[in-house]
Amino acid sequence: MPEQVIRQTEKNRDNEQKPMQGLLADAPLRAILVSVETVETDWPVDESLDELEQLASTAGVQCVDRMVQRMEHPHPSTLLGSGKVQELAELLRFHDCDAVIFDLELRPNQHRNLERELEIQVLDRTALILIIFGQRARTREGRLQVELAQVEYDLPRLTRQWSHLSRQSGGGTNQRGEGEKQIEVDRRLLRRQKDQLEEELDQVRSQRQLHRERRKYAGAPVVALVGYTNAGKSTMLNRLAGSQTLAEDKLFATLDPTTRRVRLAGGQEILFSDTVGFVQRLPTTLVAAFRATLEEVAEADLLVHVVDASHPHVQHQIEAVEQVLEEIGGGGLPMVLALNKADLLPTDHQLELTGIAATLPKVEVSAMKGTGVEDLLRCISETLVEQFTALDVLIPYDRGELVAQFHQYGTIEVEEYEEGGTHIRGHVPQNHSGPFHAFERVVQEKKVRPSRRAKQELAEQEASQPEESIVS
Ligand SMILES: Nc1nc2c(ncn2[C@@H]2O[C@H](COP(=O)(O)OP(=O)(O)OP(=O)(O)O)[C@@H](O)[C@H]2O)c(=O)[nH]1
Ligand SMILES: [Mg+2]
Repeated sequence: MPEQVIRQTEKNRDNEQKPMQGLLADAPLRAILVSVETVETDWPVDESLDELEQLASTAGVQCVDRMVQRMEHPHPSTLLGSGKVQELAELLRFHDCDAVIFDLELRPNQHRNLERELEIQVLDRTALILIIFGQRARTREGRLQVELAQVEYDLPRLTRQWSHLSRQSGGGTNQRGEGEKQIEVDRRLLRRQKDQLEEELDQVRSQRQLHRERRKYAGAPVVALVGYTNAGKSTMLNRLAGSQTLAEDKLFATLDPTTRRVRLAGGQEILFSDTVGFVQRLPTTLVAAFRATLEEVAEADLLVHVVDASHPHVQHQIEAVEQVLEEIGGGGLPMVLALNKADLLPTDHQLELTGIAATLPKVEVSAMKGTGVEDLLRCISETLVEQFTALDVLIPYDRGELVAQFHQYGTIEVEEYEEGGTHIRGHVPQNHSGPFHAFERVVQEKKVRPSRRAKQELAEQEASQPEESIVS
């Protein structure tokens, strides 16, 4: 079995350093991009190909040509019509390419047939994104997730056409029979690998779940930065936290969630977490693979949807993000729109947004220049407070740690020192409100207010007064 199909699954491997292995591990050098335009195409083909070219260049692939076939329905077994497949084969030879990249998700049989006919590495959008993810994932969980997605992608597609039977050899009947046997062996190995990867992932995830639980009950509110890839999420996190998270003009610069603690002007602490960027038609395999990571997003207290307001298809990108959020169960979370890259917009520019985006609180901002960041933080704080529990408490002076907690996690509208302790009126996240309920002002007031029985006695007394006066 050739090296590229073997993936390492030993438990003690060093995930931080080793390069990914597998069918998708080696990005090709030169490729032609291909798309099909049908009646159902909802995204202009050229623009989608532009994005694909950007994805390819992120993966280190040079795109030397493009080909588009317009047809009513894609061909079920080869996607393109047979004449077009021949044309493509010639073009690939002419440009001396080592791959062709389709701007669609190819079905496994289409994938196999195309590889057989073209005798070259065939990739689709999913494969390309998997390659990029493989190059970029850094944490153990991130790498395991990508490897598992790669194995799942490879399994139904196993073919030895381009890797095994070289173009020159011609591939006789005997050789083909050998190839078939080899595919069976590879498939068994991949299945075993898949089981091992799933087992390892389970372990890593249960550990992370513990961390998350602990953070949830002990920590500050979590604000997740979400958005289309390259919108500026990492730059925003750097700006907000003064930290140095990797920000690059590349798609999918961030694959592993990074969290930073930020203290607002009022003393309140917030955890900001940066996440993997979304992309239109984020392959379902990947949404599944990154579900665990994305679930963190779904558990955030607030989402800041970072938008590249200067992008010509900003509305389209917003909707693609909303769709993924919906899929991972984060659709109903409170959200603020950060209209980023405002520095690139003409001064009189008015962004016309429609749908859900039009109804959300929004702030124009430039993560790069720093303008609007204060407004964004204010907007975040105000929107968070709407989710908090309102409290009016009198904290005894010997419970100073609770006053400190209120400052750390909550927002304060009134703070004054009274005889019985510190009087605070404000809001704290629900998970922090527990210890304060015992000191709620209303409870205190109830104590000095007459009890129901006392009131009743008073009323009876008053009722008897006039009678007495009559008697007297
Ligand atoms: N002009 C301008 N460029 C910005 C701004 N914010 C970010 N950028 C640039 O946009 C590019 C992408 O920024 P990142 O912060 O890496 O974007 P991201 O959303 O984290 O991207 P992924 O991690 O790939 O999903 C970088 O070249 C940034 O310098 C901004 O406010 N104005
Ligand atoms: Mg990033």
